[in-house]
Parts: sequence; structure tokens; C-alpha cells
Amino acid sequence: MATQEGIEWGDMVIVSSVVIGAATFLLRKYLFGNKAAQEMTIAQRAALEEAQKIGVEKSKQHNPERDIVDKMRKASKNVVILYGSQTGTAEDFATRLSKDIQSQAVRPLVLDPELYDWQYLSRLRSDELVIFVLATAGEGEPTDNMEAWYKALVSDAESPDDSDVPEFCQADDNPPLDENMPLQGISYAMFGLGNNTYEQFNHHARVVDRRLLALGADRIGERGEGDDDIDIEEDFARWKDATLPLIRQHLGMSTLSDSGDESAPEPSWKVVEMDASQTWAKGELFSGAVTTYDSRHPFAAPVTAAVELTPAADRHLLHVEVDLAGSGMRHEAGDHIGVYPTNTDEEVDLLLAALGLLDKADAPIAVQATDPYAPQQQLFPVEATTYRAAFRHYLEITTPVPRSQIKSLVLPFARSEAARTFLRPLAEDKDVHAAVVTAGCMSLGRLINAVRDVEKQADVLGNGEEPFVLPVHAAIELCPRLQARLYSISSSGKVHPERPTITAVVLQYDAKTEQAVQAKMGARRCGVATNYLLGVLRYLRGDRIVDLEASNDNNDDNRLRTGHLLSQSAELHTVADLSSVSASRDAKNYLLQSLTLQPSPGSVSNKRALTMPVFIRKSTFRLPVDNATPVIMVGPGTGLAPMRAFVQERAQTARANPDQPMGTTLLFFGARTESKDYMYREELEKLFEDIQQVAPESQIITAFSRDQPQKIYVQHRLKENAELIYRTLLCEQQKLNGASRAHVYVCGDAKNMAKDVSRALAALIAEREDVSEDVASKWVSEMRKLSRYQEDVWS
Ligand SMILES: Cc1cc2nc3c(=O)[nH]c(=O)nc-3n(C[C@H](O)[C@H](O)[C@H](O)COP(=O)(O)O)c2cc1C
Repeated sequence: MATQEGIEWGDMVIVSSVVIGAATFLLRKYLFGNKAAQEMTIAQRAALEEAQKIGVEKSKQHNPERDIVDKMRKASKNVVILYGSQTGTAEDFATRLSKDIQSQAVRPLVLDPELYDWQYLSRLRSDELVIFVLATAGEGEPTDNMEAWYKALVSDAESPDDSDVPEFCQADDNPPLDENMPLQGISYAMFGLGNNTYEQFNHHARVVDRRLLALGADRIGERGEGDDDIDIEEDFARWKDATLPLIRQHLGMSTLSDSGDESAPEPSWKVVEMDASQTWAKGELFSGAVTTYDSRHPFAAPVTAAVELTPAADRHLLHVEVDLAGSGMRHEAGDHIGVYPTNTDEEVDLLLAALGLLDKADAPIAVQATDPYAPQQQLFPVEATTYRAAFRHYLEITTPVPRSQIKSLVLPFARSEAARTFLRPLAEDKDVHAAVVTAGCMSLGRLINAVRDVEKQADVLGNGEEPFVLPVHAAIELCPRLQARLYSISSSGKVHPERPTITAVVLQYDAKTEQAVQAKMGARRCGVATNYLLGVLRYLRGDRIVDLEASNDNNDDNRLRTGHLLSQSAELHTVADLSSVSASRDAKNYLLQSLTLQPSPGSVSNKRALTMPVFIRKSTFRLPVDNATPVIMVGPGTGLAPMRAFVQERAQTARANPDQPMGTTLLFFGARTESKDYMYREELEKLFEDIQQVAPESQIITAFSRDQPQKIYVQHRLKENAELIYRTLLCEQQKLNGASRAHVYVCGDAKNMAKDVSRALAALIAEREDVSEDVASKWVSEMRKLSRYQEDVWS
């Protein structure tokens, strides 16, 4: 019981300080405002009031550049779609939604909330509409591009019904705003994107929705909730089917759905072929005078190391290190690194051939908006590109084509009966789509080829019918933007300030259904980013021996390419650069040859140097500030990444401060087999020797699932080591003289492992404390709230 009291007492202290802190914050106006004012002279008070008035007036000043309503009206639109997106899915859904609802009466405009201010929402008229498409990120957090809106609308309010109503903009042409319900008369629709394996499922959309309702706005239809653990495409389609008729009705249109319409939509983008005799290369992909690097302006970091960590034949486990020197970027243990990958030559060629573009793949093109009022006038961050570059660097071309996209952007271009008969079920029947397209990993290039095969068998040409041709603008519209991939950094920023490392396993998928295999779509598909990293490794290792100099082709063009590749030129992703890279097509047997090549002086062995576009994303997954706090880390597989950074940091601290107390440091690591999958073994064991000098109970506890007949995972090891964990979790307090108790970190698979670990922990607390598992689970939840139980998980 003593320990239980310990828990309650300890928690009470922390909980009460949180409560006191919150109350102090809420009452700050009364607690401090008056006292400060009392101490001022009359003149000082007058000056302060004047300054406050100016500040308020200034914040009220209309900034048309950040006003969604201004933007919308200038472009003659009546619907604004705002997306909250971290990795591009919500952005893609928003763009597709815009196409789906577009008609004479419904004129949507897709905007990024980061570039606009929330205050202007109140300026919308009743014959206009805002649609939110909001993904949830982090642990139930808003996406970065919705952070300011979220903070103003939601998180500054204690509850959705909070009386502290944010101050919206009063439009001249609207009636005065209701003080408590300033969004009365505003209509919106809401679709959330999430994943049910996260505790806070769809939290972002849910709380924004509640808050908008509380502020008086009127929601059209139900809030949609997409779950990408199951079938987010279908969730989206269902929500659209239910909501679009209501939206049409709201905007004064007939409610008839257009499900029978197979006509081609108006293109949003046009491809302009440019004068090939001119030099269009303008320098780096993210050009301009970039002084601060971020996700929109990644840093071309030289790759300083790339190795395979374990020798398994059936998979590749990679360790890649980059050099951030000169970028000004800093990383701390627990942060993520974003990497912009490229598609493989193989996939790019497949699509180029399917679109009939191989002959002019390297000709300069520009992709421009067809709507002169569209906020984004060119699709890519460079003025000119090539078809090859567009499909390699900017567009996601390997994912299975969603059903709704087949319906709106592929089927309309099928002119033969055979093509229509093949495509219709894929567009209309979700089970057929799942069996053939999803399970068959049918990318756009493969889908086009499948239609061609069907037409060939039906002898479409012989019948005098027109064969299927997908216009390039439809292909460009159909492919989402290629997004950066985030990896938990596996090195400590304190120990290796400019050298973050990535630990990743190369992803490969096989087409799953018999149908798909029979239809010859059964080839192996590869994850874009991890295969890009594998390509980086193979290039540096020298696997790609088919060097450009070795080419038999001696024409001028090729010499130029060779020169370009070996020069010190910083041109990256340019027309010339891209064609140079594609010259080495012969190394086809490798999964990836297309790299962002840029010789960088002073890094790895001369001409094998290359760079990767990267940026750092800060996280809240952090070691406790006080080293005396014990830590329990659970990181099986590549979930070891941030734990390795933590261990490096703790070992360094232990070496530097042998007289300072350090909390017990436990690492639970799991993998398939000890002999093949125990990555960083020697290094970790060495680091733990250092830690044990000051925290003797510290240790690595491993679980190798395939080293014995029955499967053993990290959660089993937690159970077996219940006594040690319990001691580390709860009893260190006395030993360490009042230091706060252990922090628990879990990294890796969200769907099974993270849940099992949480349950295992609750179970062992329940047993030791003799309380129900329900009570113990609440303690774990409390630990989460107090940031003593942190997860960095993915599904
Ligand atoms: C790091 C990370 C954290 C996430 N956290 C949550 C979460 O707390 N709740 C949830 O419902 N979904 C969560 N998701 C799932 C995303 O919301 C979902 O995958 C969504 O489709 C991503 O949209 P985006 O690509 O536009 O960012 C998370 C996904 C990632 C990668």
C-alpha cells in the first residue's frame, strides 16, 4: 500500500501543480493585471492603454492577402476547401473533392490554412461555404499547417463551449456578429482523416467541428471520419456521396447526383511544351535565397555514410547518415528527419511508356493552372521541368489508383466498349477495386497497361474503335504530390550535432490476390522512400558500376552528362541534371538508380558523393530533463531508432558526469533473430557499459521472436521482468532522493506492439499493486497526460 500511496501522492503533486498552473493562466487577468496596473503611474497607464488599443486595431486591420473570403471572391468561387495535412493525404483529398463538386454553380477553391488567417471565416456569406478536410497528426494533434487556426479556435479555449470567444473579423456587408456565436450564418462541411490505432482517433477534426458548432456555425451533413487503418478511400467516398447532394442543395442546385456521368472533367492543369533549344535549368529544386531550411525548403545534405546493418537475404536494413553542416539545422534526440525521395527509373519509364511520352521524356515542359485565378499558378516549384523529372521527383506514381480517381479521371477517357467494361467495375464496385487494384498494387502505369491488354484481346483496332489514351494532364491531376517521408532520427544531436542518422527497413509488397497475379500484375512493388535510401546506399557502395563514363554512347550529349555529373555544379533537379541521371539506365537489376546526384566536396570518397533533400521536424518525444529520472524504452525493430539516440545521450552524460546520479535505463529491443537482426549490437552494449557505471541496474533486454519454437515479443519480456520494471517505475523515488519517477518510451508499430506494451504495463502494475487492470490502465493514461508515457508510433 505504501507504494500505492506513493503513486497517488506523487501524482497529486503533479496534477495539482498542473491544475494550479491552469487556473493561474485562466485567472491571469485578475491575479496579475490589477496588481501591475496599481503600481503604474497615470501616465504609464494611459500609454499602456494606448499601446494596447493600437495593438488591437492593428490586429483588426484587414489583410486581403490572408483573407480566404477575399481570395475566394476574387477568383469568382463560392466554396473554399481548407486542408490540414501533414503527409499529403488530406491535401490530395481536398484537391480531389474540389474536382468532384465542381460545376457551374459550385465553384471551389482549395487553400492551405497556413497562408490565411482564421479571423476572416466570419466574412463568409450564407450562399458561400467552407469545407474542412483535416488529418490528425502526432498524438491527437493538429497538422502543422493548421496549428495557428487550431490554437486560436480550439486550444486557447478550455472547452468547446468556452465563453472566451475568439475575435472574428466584422465584415461591412454582413450583419454585426453575435458576441457569443460569431459564426452564426456560416455553413461548413467537415471530413476528418485519422487512424483508429491511435488513441485520439480523428481528434483534430472532432474538436474543430465541436468548436465551430459552439461558435454558431452550421454544419452541412454529418462529419466524415476516415480511417486509414481500414479503408480511408471508401470512408471518403461514402461521406462524399452523402454530403455532396446537401452541398449542392445549399448552393441552390439540383440535388441530383452525377453518378451516371462519365464525361471528362475540365482539366485544372495544362502542360506547355517549351522551347527545347533554350536552357531552362534554373538551379536547385527549392531555389531562391534560402537561409532557413524546412519542409518547403529542404537542405541538400551530403550523404556521409550508408550501410546495411544486418546481413539478412530477404530484407535490407539500412543505416544512412547525412551531414547538416552549413544548414543551421539542429536536431535533438527524439526529432524526425524528413527525406524527399524520388521514384525509380523503372516506375518512371513504365508510366512514361504507358502515356506514350518516352520519346519526349526529357523535353522541357511547364505545368500551369488553367484557371488564371487559381492561387497556385504552377504545379511544381520550378518554372520548367521535364515529363521524366515530373514523374520522378514531384508525383506519387506507384500507389494503387483510388476508385474515385478511376471513375473521374480514367473512365471518361475510355472510348472502346472493352475498356469501359473493364474499368467500370473498378470504378463502381469497391470489392472488385479492392481485389484487383489495391491488392494488385496497380499503379497508374499498370492500370493503363491492363486496359491496353484488354483492348488488344478484344481487337479494338480491328473493330474500328478508338483505343484508350490517357491525356497527360489527367495523369498529372491523378497522381498526388510526392511527399517527404519522416524517420525518427537514430542518433543524438548532442553527441553528433551535424550528423543525423536514419535506420530504416526497405519496404517491399507483393500483389496479394490470385486475380491480380493471374492478370500479371503480381510483381513485387517497393516502398518509394526506403528504396530510394537503398539506391543511395548502393550508389555509394559502388554497386552501380555502370558509371556514366563507361557508357558506349559517345555522342556530345552523353559527354555533357558525364561532365555534369562529375562537376562541382550545384544544379540539382534541373533539366540537364535529370537527363544526366537517366542516362545510366543499364543498371536495371537494381531497385533504384535515379538519385539526386550532386558531387559534394569534402564528403565521402570523391565522385561517389551525393546529396539528399532533407529537413528536421521537431518532436515532443524527449528524454527527461533530469538525468536522475529512470527511463524505460521499448523499441523493437526500427522502433529502436530514437532509443539509440537516447542511449547515446545517456552514455555520454554518464561518461562526462560519473559522480552525478542517473536513473536506471532499460531498453527493450525485439527482432526476428539474434544472429541476423540485432542491429547496433556492439555499439549498444558498449554504451550500456558506460551507463551501468552510474546506473548499475541499467540493461538491454531482448526478445527474438524466431529463436525458439514459440514467438517471444517485447511485451512478453516486460511481463517476465515485472519486478525490475515495477522497481524502476515506482521505487526509484526514494533511492534518488525525490527525483520524479520513470519515463516510458515506446516506438514502432502502432497497431499491435504499442497497444500490447501499454496493456502489459497496466497488467504488471495491476498485479503488483493488487488493483484492477482498469485502475492500472488509468494510471498509464495519467502517465501519458503527464508526458511520462510517450509514443512515437506508426501503422
Ligand atoms: C506520426 C503520425 C501520427 C498520427 N496520429 C494520429 C492520431 O493521433 N489520431 C488519428 O486518428 N490518426 C493519426 N494519424 C493518422 C493520420 O491522421 C492519417 O494517416 C491521415 O491520413 C494522414 O493525413 P495527411 O497525409 O494529410 O497528414 C497519425 C499519422 C502519423 C503518421
